[in-house]
Amino acid sequence: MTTAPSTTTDVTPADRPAQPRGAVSLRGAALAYGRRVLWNGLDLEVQPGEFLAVLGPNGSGKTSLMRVLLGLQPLSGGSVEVAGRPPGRGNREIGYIPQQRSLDPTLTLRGRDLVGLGLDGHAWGLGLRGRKDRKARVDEVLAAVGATDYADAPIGLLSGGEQQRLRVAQALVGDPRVLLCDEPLLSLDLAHQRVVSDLIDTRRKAADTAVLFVTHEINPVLPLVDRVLYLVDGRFRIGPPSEVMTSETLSELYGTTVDVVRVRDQVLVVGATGKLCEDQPHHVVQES
Ligand SMILES: Nc1ncnc2c1ncn2[C@@H]1O[C@H](COP(=O)(O)OP(=O)(O)OP(=O)(O)O)[C@@H](O)[C@H]1O
Repeated sequence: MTTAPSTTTDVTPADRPAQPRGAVSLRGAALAYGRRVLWNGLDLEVQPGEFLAVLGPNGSGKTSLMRVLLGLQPLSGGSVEVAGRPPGRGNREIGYIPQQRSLDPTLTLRGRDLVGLGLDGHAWGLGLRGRKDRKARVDEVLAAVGATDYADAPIGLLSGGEQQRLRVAQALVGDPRVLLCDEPLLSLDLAHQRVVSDLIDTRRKAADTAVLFVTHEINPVLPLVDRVLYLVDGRFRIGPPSEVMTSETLSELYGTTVDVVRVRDQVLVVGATGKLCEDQPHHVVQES
């Protein structure tokens, strides 16, 4: 059977039906600091319920991408939308989970207060009804992350894993359509890494929340990852782990020989360079 050659029709941009946009949409996005271009020509649609791992060595621009999506950093070119709107403080569709960092042990703020901060800006009203609804929502999300028992304790006295559950709760309490996670498993032991990644995965499946997850270690979340965005020195690749986490693709991205070895269900990345993403931890988003 022969196939008729495809024909192009003259359609002006105004006539073209609007393309459905993902939970996160970057079109021709570029970010440069002065003359240093971190990335350029980035087209990315993250779909509702999709889990995208963002990988790359130190300085490749992963945290800067989070800052763009949080509305803390403008693009140098192209466009960005999160849940169909420009990113920014007014965009309530975004939940953000930062790295685990030890909190000051003298901090007297309670876990439930920390979680409640995630509702700031939401329209709960000031009356009794608003306060009741607000408390009910905080209780609901504290229960969902298994933090009810220590919700009234000062957070400075909680373990790192308990504090991180509360940060997850804070990110989820506003019912976000997009969850931005910047190394949320760093400095957690294996058991707590599992707890936190399971909480994120449960949320994504229950509410179709898109997850963008910055990490230098893909293995703890590998079973959850739909696609990888791998950034290296201004180059990037986007695709499923089976396509991106290969010796060929990573050697091309790093510009040197990199071997990717699969052992059981783990991906091991080995290279002559000491600059591999997997070698080094990263730093955190600074709120401006
Ligand atoms: N506001 C800024 N002005 C100028 N340069 C910046 C600014 N913010 C970040 N940079 C630089 O941009 C580069 C990318 O930084 P970014 O923090 O996004 O990288 P990263 O991939 O998250 O790195 P890491 O893994 O170390 O956290 C770095 O070289 C950093 O010094």
